[in-house]
Amino acid sequence: METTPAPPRIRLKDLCYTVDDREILSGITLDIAPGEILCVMGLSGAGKSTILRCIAGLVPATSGELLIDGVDLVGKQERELLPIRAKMGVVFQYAALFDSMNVYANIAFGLLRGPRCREFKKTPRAEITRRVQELLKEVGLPGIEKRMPPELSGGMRRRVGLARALATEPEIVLYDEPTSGLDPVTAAAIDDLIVRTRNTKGVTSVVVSHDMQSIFRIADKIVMLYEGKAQIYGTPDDVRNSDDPIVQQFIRGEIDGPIEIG
Ligand SMILES: Nc1ncnc2c1ncn2[C@@H]1O[C@H](COP(=O)(O)OP(=O)(O)OP(=O)(O)O)[C@@H](O)[C@H]1O
Repeated sequence: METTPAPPRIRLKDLCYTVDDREILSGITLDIAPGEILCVMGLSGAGKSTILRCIAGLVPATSGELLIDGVDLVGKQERELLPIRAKMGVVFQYAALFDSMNVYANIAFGLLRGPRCREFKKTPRAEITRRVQELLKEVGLPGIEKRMPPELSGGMRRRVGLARALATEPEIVLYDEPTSGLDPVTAAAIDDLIVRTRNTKGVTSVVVSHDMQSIFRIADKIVMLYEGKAQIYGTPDDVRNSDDPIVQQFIRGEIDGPIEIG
């Protein structure tokens, strides 16, 4: 008996984003299944952060379709985007923690000021504390509630950023360069957490990354953006075995080849 594949959690169909007649994203089509990890790679300026911001509903795509669980974000008003944003957690580049707030307050912020704040406003303080403790345990940093972000290493900050993004139990987590600037061992620990959130909670992830090792370690699918277009979209093996010289030059990090660096 044939099984019907699950409908995609995220679907981009011919998605375009134009600013002043300049196509920043052009005709992007891809599907992200529930629980899948999609890595977005490409040269600097290729449109990686823009695609992530479109999916987060922070940048309005100009045309095409961008469906989250079947709901099209394109052309939606800010107010209509709120329930869709509530399904998502975002881990920003360099974690973007508030330096003047301790770790507890940074994570609780995700609950009390995030897209589902109305729900959590009624939650007793003891329950919030318990939740923050649990989240810190999940990311391997139990008991650091009172520490201030400037006291933490880069890897710890990223893990606190992930705990904050996971606080509202999002179905989708978007990561903007989660391992940039980290040593290879700490980067591998962050990768492990991304995969673990998929395995234990079924989270669907979109990861923008420059870290080739990390991409091939965690990706179920990869899209390489080149001048705003999807140069290749497929499994890690599809990318490795591609005979496209642009793809090969990029993944090997070679200077010579068809890629023109702007
Ligand atoms: N609102 C905007 N107005 C004008 N240009 C924009 C806007 N948003 C993005 N761009 C341009 O679109 C291009 C893609 O930007 P984006 O930040 O998505 O690239 P990126 O692949 O994430 O790069 P990096 O790896 O350097 O972070 C860049 O040239 C950027 O200047």
